[in-house]
Order: sequence, then structure tokens, then C-alpha cells
Amino acid sequence: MTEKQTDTAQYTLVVRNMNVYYGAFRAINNVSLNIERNKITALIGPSGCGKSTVLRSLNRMNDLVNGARVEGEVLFHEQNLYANDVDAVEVRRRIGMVFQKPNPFPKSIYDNIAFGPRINGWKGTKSEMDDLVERCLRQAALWDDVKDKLKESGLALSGGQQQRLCIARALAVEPEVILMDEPCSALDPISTLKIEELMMELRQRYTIAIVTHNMQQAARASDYTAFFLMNDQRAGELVEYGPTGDLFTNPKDKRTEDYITGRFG
Ligand SMILES: Nc1ncnc2c1ncn2[C@@H]1O[C@H](COP(=O)(O)OP(=O)(O)OP(=O)(O)O)[C@@H](O)[C@H]1O
Repeated sequence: MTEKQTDTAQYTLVVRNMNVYYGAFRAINNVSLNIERNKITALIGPSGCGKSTVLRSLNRMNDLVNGARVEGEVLFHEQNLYANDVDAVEVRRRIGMVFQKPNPFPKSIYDNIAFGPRINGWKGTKSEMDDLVERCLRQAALWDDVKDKLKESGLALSGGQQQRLCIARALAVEPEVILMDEPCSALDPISTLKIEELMMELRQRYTIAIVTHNMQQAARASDYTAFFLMNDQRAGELVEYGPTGDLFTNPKDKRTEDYITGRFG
């Protein structure tokens, strides 16, 4: 096997020597990171160290930010997502995203789920769409809450339910990877635990990467953790990356230890 084949068999995403710039400012310096298939990878570190920037670079969401530029490679099925012939819209379908603030469309619960498949040229019948909507809502642990009110607005749900609706919406276009950018920061503790339980279930079918400010959340709910810090030029760098249990109980880098024991950040 070549090195590339070995990488992509085990890893869903392989980041190599990534630099990200906003205009002339280098926000990310030389990050390499392998994201393992069917696992939850948490990105942690103090505010401004570039966690969201790295996450958004994994599905070309940064293309939508004026002045943002990504150097290096992100391999997905051995294909560099930044190669010239790659369609960024298709990348975002296969690598979906859930944001910090729940952002359902101002549409019915049903249509929130059906929207993505429809704009992707859905050819199935009404009853097949009904099945898809139910399946996604079940996978997002929301079906029992909403099965009797599918025609009601997604905006009428609670914050935690709205976030699960956004997860169900992301699942509807059949992604392989789900990127989550602080998905629980607007939620109460009970809704937060529900999302964490949900992530652990979803990992059987999907690969998940999550940015979190909450170290307890990373420790509880992830398999791997990547710890970032800013260097002297304020560019984010990857300090340590490994199995979550090892990183939290036996960090290799003094800076990781200082951060997880609350000495800074
Ligand atoms: N759209 C943008 N334009 C210019 N600079 C940006 C933009 N987005 C982020 N940055 C800068 O890039 C750096 C990394 O920001 P990023 O949001 O990725 O960090 P973060 O670790 O996710 O922070 P936080 O935890 O506060 O959300 C920061 O210096 C930030 O000011």
C-alpha cells in the first residue's frame, strides 16, 4: 500500500501543512492533522487560536469569507479538496456543518429537512420523502418531540430542539462528515447532554469534528482531542493531538497540561 492509501483507509480527512490567511494575517500556521473515521475529534484551545478557522477549512466554508485563503492540502478520499477541479458546493454536501447558534430555516419542520434534498435534485416520491424526513428526525433524536407537528415552524421549537433539527437537516443530504462549531454554546446543560449523546450515536455512521470551548465536553464526548495555541505572531498552531483520555490524563506538552489544569486560557 502507498502512504496515501494507508492514510485514507483509516482517516476520513488528512490535513497536511495547512496555513490559513485572512488578507495578510496568517491565522493558522502549518497544521497537520488526521481525522479518524467514525470517531469524534474535538478541537480545543483558548479564544482566537484558530479552532473555527481550521474547522471551516475542512469543508471549504472559508471560501465564503472575503479575503480568506487556504494553503496546503485537505485530503478526503485521497482527493485534495482544494484542487482546482473540486466543486466546493459538493464538498459542503459531503462534509456538512452545524453552527454555534441554531439556525433553522423559517419553514416548517418537515421542509427544513426536505429543503437540502430538494435543491440537490431529489427525484423520489412524496412517501419516500416522508420516510427520509422521519429517518433524519429519528437519527437526530427529535422524532418523538415533533412527529405530531411536522407542519409547524422550526423556529417554534426550543433552542435544543432547534439544534437537533439543524443536525437532522445536515443529515438529510447524506454527508459522511459532520463539522460542529460550538454546537452547544447556546444551550442549557440538559440540551447539551442530549446533543453529546446524539453525537456518540451518530459516530457509528458519520465522522464528527467539533469545536468546543468546554473542556469537560471534549473530555466527555470525544475520542480524539486536538489542542491549539497562538504562536508569537498570533497564528494558531497545533500543540498536541491524541486520544482524548491520554491528552487529558497524561499530556505530553507542558502547555497542554497548563491549559487543561486551568493555568491559562
Ligand atoms: N472573517 C475573518 N476575517 C478576519 N480575521 C478573522 C476572521 N475570522 C477569524 N479571524 C481571525 O483569525 C483568528 C482565529 O479566529 P477563529 O475564530 O478561528 O478562532 P477560535 O479559536 O475559533 O476563536 P473563538 O474560540 O473565540 O471562537 C483570530 O485572530 C480572528 O480574529
